[in-house]
Amino acid sequence: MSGASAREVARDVVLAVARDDAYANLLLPARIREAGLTPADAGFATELAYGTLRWQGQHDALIADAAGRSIDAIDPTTLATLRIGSHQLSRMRTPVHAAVHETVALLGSHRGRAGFANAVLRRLSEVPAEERLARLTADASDDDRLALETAHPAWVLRALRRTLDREGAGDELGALLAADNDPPAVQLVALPGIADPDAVDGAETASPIGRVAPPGDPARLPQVADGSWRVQDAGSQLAALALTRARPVQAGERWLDLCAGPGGKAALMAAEAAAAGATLEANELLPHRARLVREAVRGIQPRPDVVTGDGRRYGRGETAGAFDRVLLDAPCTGLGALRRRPEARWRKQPTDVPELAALQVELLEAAARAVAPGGLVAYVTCSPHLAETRAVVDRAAALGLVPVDTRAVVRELSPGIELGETGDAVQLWPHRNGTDAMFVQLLTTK
Ligand SMILES: C[S@@+](CC[C@H](N)C(=O)[O-])C[C@H]1O[C@@H](n2cnc3c(N)ncnc32)[C@H](O)[C@@H]1O
Repeated sequence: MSGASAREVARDVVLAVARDDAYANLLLPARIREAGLTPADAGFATELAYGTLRWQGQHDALIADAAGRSIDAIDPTTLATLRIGSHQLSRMRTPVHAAVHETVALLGSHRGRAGFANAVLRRLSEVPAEERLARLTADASDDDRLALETAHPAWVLRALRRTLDREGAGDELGALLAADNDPPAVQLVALPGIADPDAVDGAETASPIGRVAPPGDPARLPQVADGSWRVQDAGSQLAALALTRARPVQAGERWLDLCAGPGGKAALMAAEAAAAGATLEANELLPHRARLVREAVRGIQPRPDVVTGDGRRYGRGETAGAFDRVLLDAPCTGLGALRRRPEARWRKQPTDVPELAALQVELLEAAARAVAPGGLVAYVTCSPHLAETRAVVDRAAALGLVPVDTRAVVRELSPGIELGETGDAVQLWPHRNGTDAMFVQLLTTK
């Protein structure tokens, strides 16, 4: 294994995420291809980059302690190099010599930086990370200690705890935080009416039309290559199916996906609509994401209308009361998909929450105006934050919407699924259901 180039790819990705706000899941595959890494090196680079990003908060605390200075005082390239070094030392069991020497070598002949990085990594290698962390958190609150130990920002940890507490499951917090740090198996969906859920050999998931992908690149499966199967979390599948299968479909129904990009649920809804004689309109604010929706639904007949624009315009004029089923898969913090998006937990800020919650309420107002009398709205987020879930749904009554027993609908779809005490709503969890932490509330008109 030419570990040096794999390390360089991982370091460059960690650096680009911090410096340029890059997305690791987009950048890493491109960098691996450019560098021509072997499959083994690509695996090492992936584990190193994603792992470092996921545990970044903990690495930063360790590095600051060993360096005797704030991480803000370390230049970005050296810091990214130290982060991947710390990850190899504390979480990958890489031999110390390789973890220090090969990592420091990435800083080239810049003597000041390389000497500093060498000293910090040597110091890190001399004291086990747990010992250093125990010292660092000796006087910390329980939340701050757990946050550092599990590499979650404390505000995220508190938000997750509040939601679990609300369903009387506060004792599951540790399992949830551990699940967030466990890279998930890829899950697939067989598009209804197009693919056979038994055609792929994989374990069952929480979704009746899902399977766990066999090991390896899912894009190599013929069913994925021909578009009849898609990569999709089982929680997302259940959220879309809850809307499309909550009650029998009348031929000619009109469906709306208000926030459709990049189109995972739109493709599933389009297949469901085609099988039942309904039509789908998929809307997305951002033109480049609307293009992804068009690609996602290509090949599904009849082809859904994909339109670009602000979802808040719906429900006035000719779209007032025009749709029998409306999916509002709202823009959110994504705190329910942390296991999938390594850097996301460090990028989100508590100040994002009220801004998103206000937008979610406005989109729910549009959904309430656009749904036909007696029709269904599904309010969905891939965040379990109460401000983005219960607090938004609490506004539904004032908009003329009442809750539908969504737990009963999901139990019908997924017999035996474990659901918490969440009233009419469904809150899925990675540690419990093997899905992202999706929230789903079906609503109908009063
Ligand atoms: C959670 S994602 C939807 C995921 C999608 N349903 C899927 O399964 O692939 C939310 C989407 O809403 C879009 N969005 C944000 N603000 C919007 C608005 N005002 N109107 C419509 N879409 C919006 C975002 O660009 C993003 O693509």
